[in-house]
Amino acid sequence: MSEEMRDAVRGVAKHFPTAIVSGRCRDKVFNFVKLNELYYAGSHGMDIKGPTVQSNNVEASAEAVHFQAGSEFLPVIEEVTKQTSTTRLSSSSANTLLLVIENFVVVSAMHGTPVLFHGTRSQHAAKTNLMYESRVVQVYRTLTSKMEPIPGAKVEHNKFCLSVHFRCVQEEEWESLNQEVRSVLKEYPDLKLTHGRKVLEIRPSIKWDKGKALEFLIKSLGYAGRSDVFPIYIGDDRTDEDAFKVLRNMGQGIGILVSKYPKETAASYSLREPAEVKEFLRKLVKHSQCDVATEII
Ligand SMILES: O=P(O)(O)OC[C@H]1O[C@H](O[C@H]2O[C@H](CO)[C@@H](O)[C@H](O)[C@H]2O)[C@H](O)[C@@H](O)[C@@H]1O
Repeated sequence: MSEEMRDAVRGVAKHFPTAIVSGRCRDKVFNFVKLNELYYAGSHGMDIKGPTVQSNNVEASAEAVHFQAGSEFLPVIEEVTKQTSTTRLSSSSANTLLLVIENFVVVSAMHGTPVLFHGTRSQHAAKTNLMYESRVVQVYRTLTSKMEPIPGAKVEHNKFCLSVHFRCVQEEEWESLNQEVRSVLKEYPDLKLTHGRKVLEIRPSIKWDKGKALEFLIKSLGYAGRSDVFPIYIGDDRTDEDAFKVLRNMGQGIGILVSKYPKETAASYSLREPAEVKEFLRKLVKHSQCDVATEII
């Protein structure tokens, strides 16, 4: 990230709670952005952490938010439950999965749909998290060796997710690369394949994405349904569409697509490139006394 963009983001975070939501893992995003005053949602929103320092004028109590949704799945949970005598924190239904937990949020997933509760830290949920992470490492190793003979293919490990990049692969090879990835994933029915820009994304088959992460942040910070809160989500990736849809469905705030070309999108506005995003963020700060952000778009 350029120093200028970092300055612009820092400026926004002084006035508004600000989050970076990414397909990359949280640590990677933090090392890239290097701002302690932000929320970070890595691995497509499966790993969320609040600011480690508080920005001026930001009313939200941030330090309690640390959430990981990628932990999951009934068989794993049951295995762990057998190994430990710990009582489940959530409902006793056999279809209820205890996901992760750090600090204050307890998450369970009924039939794969995460539900949020307030609670305390759970040791055995943390264990399932580790088990899940090691499974992703296993797939990472398999895919890395399968992709080795394909010039230009690259597998990226993003903690709870994997990215298989084919931007530098000859177009004639794309189909066989795709087939190879699918054949590996057949062995892992609890992982799913989605598409980004010249990248295949491998993620847990739970109903969690950038949109759910955005919704989680808005709700857990107490901003949902408030007429004095106007969330703005800016993104350039296909996976950002989930977040644009959430804002549309909530009827609160706007999505802004970053693209040089017209595209089908659930965003309400667009900016052409990162330089325009930087300018927009600067104007947002300058006009932070305005009632409605669209005045400056
Ligand atoms: O969720 P985002 O923060 O928008 O990240 C999406 C993906 O970003 C990275 O891939 C992107 O950059 C690659 C070059 O560095 C490019 O080849 C690819 O087309 C872009 O999507 C990252 O490497 C992926 O893991 C992210 O999912």
